[in-house]
Amino acid sequence: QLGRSLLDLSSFLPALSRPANHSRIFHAVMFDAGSTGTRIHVYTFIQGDSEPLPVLDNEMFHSVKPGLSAYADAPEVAGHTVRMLLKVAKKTVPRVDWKRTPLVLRATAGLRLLPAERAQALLDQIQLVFDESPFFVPDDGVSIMNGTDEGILAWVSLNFLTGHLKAQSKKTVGILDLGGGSTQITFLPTVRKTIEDAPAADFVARLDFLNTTFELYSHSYLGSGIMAARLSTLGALTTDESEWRVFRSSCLPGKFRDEWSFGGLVYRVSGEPGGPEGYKPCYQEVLKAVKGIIHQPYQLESGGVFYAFSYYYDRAVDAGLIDGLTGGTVQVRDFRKRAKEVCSDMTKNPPASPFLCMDLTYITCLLKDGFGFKDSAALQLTKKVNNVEASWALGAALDRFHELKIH
Ligand SMILES: Nc1ccn([C@@H]2O[C@H](COP(=O)(O)OP(=O)(O)O)[C@@H](O)[C@H]2O)c(=O)n1
Repeated sequence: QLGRSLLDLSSFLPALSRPANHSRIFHAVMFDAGSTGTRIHVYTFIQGDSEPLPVLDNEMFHSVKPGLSAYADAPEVAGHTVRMLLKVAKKTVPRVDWKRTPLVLRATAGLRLLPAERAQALLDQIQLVFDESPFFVPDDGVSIMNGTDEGILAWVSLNFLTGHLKAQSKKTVGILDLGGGSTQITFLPTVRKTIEDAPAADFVARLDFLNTTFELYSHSYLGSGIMAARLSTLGALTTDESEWRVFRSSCLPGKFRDEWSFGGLVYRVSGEPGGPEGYKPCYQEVLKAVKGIIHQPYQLESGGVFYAFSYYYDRAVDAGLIDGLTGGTVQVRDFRKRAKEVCSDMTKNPPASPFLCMDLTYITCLLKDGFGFKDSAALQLTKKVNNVEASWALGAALDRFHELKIH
């Protein structure tokens, strides 16, 4: 399988991009249409003759906010967003290579949460923009990715970037991805019971890659991303009263009152004036978004560490737990301690964002009561590895050339 796809690839690439040593340069353009933003990744790979995996030479990355679902009522604007981002691809990929450079867009939780016909209208618009571009658009170029693939491909990305996919590497790393709409956990269990104990559907996936089959524990929880969790905490996830109601929470500063939007809807939110405020009542509120929803793996062990990115990273930066440029290791208890501090006197000591108490409490609750991490569990908070974004997008690009089989 692998041999064939490499062969296909080499016959696909003209002599022009073959330097003297016969390594081949190729590009892939991957769009990540997330619930809170749209991002373009332009990868440049170098494929050596004797190595099964290419080397990632460079990534160009650009992102815009909000996500495409904010344009559900105006799909042409979504198309325009993508057209603007495509300029990055045109600047990065040499003109002679445009025609054979694949252009792919995968949408995640934002579009999964929209009614199917509204999501399709957005995808149709993007398909039009892709079709008029000078790049190579594969048949399945524009689609909503399923949650399992999202988790697995992020696992492939992080293990590729950290050098754990090489044949001699016995260890792998687990991943924790916290998006706006969904959250993913994926790791290679070392104990058989973790696979046996997992719920029957959608928690175990097999990945065939480089002559190895990895049996992974992996799940994507739709509606458990940080923004969707804000909605459940506020009691605003399943209501049609969102137009006029004010949603209150003890996780927000007592006197705070504002409008907040997610997925194209606007919500009026406020603290509990004169009511309970702080970590304890807040924890009880966010627990509603976790209890009975998140499955605890039998053993949270991947033989290595867990890499945590996306909103885990952003909120750790906001909380002052890590440096925004370098990231670092944080224990679950650090999130809890900071959540307590931020929530304790929001009125006297207002946090930079009114949602910081809620978000940090949710992250603590998700890690502890949700996945069952110990207080002492250490997470490797990462935004980039060797200057490349920690995201499923790289795994999705590798998938195009190596036909990773996920089943
Ligand atoms: N390449 C990327 C993609 C997302 N992110 C972060 O991931 C979070 C949002 O995830 P998302 O909007 O894709 O959410 P979902 O639609 O996947 O639930 C934000 O914190 C982004 O800044 C990132 O840092 N780098």
